[in-house]
Amino acid sequence: MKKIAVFGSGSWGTAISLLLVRAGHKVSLIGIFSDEIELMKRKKENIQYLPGCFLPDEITPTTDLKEIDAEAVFVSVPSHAVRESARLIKPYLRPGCIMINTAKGLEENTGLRLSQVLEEELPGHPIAVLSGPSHAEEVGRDVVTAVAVAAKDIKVAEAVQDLIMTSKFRVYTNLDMIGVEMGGSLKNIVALCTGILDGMNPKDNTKAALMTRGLAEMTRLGVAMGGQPETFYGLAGIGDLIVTCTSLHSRNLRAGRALGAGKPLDEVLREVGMVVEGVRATKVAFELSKKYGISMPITEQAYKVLFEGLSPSEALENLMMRGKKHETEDMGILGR
Ligand SMILES: NC(=O)c1ccc[n+]([C@@H]2O[C@H](COP(=O)([O-])OP(=O)(O)OC[C@H]3O[C@@H](n4cnc5c(N)ncnc54)[C@H](O)[C@@H]3O)[C@@H](O)[C@H]2O)c1
Ligand SMILES: O=P(O)(O)OC[C@H](O)CO
Repeated sequence: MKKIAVFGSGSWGTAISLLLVRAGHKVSLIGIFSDEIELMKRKKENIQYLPGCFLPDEITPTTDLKEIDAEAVFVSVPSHAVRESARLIKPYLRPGCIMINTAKGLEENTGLRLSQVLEEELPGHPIAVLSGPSHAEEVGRDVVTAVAVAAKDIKVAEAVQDLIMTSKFRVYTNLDMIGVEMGGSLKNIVALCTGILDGMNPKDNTKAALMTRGLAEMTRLGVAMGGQPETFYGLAGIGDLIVTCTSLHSRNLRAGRALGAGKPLDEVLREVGMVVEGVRATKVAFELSKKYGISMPITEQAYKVLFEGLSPSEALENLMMRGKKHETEDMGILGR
């Protein structure tokens, strides 16, 4: 039994803690909001973010930052809070402990992947990223799930695999951190757009086209940034794209549906009440597409809908009226 810390006490941090206990460990689940933590301690459940999952004694919800002193630390805060979280926990970290980012997003303004943010803030710590089709609501109930863990050093990825893999939670190692992180971040944009389509007037053909062409532009940008095309056809790419574009648990899909039904963005985000990473990801990916000179028509139209007041039906028309294309042109897998 190892002592592991999970920083971030929302739905994913809570599900990761449950997983770690099933894998035989003792967990400090650390949050910064005392009301959230007190409620969790009292109810033995995270009623706010992951209702229906009993928290066993091996999980200690706490606001005490000293509890970050552990063999490994999972970071499960929203992407916009990763840098400030790293700064907050840095003084309490055990020297050389593995840091595992589980948030799916990119840093606004810098366009950095979150592992790069952790590397900048926490030099000397091995960094890994965990991503793939894994809704907290299902992981919390021990539903069979498979994910990828990537690190620059295979030994680090294998150490995380050893730490968290169970008979219900299968972990594949990967050395392509860029591909795994870009897959996990960019699929949220496509899920948001799939939801928008649903909200307009659901049509199956249109959604299949959006998901497929969404994967094509995710791959194009990811490969331009140094990722491997194969990763986008794996769990952290198409796997996560499928679950996020189809699951009723998806916050991005739900937000998209409300946007498609005509609700304003701020009202939608308030209603969902949990982090909707696709909104920020759209902004960052749109900027990255310009920086790398990559065509990302779906992301561009999503940007215009979210931030410039374009209507979803105009956005769809814009996509359909683009110039004629060859299906595999500009695909990363051919561009190697
Ligand atoms: N929920 C899932 O199914 C799931 C699965 C895989 C990955 N993720 C990723 O995990 C990350 C967290 O998502 P979530 O679903 O747990 O979000 P959530 O909305 O359920 O919970 C967010 C948590 O972060 C806390 N928080 C907010 N700002 C903070 C800050 N500045 N410092 C510390 N804590 C802060 C909140 O209090 C809350 O406890 C996201 O990047 C998401 O994409 C989520
Ligand atoms: O609920 P979402 O849309 O934030 O997606 C959660 C996970 O990333 C699914 O793998």
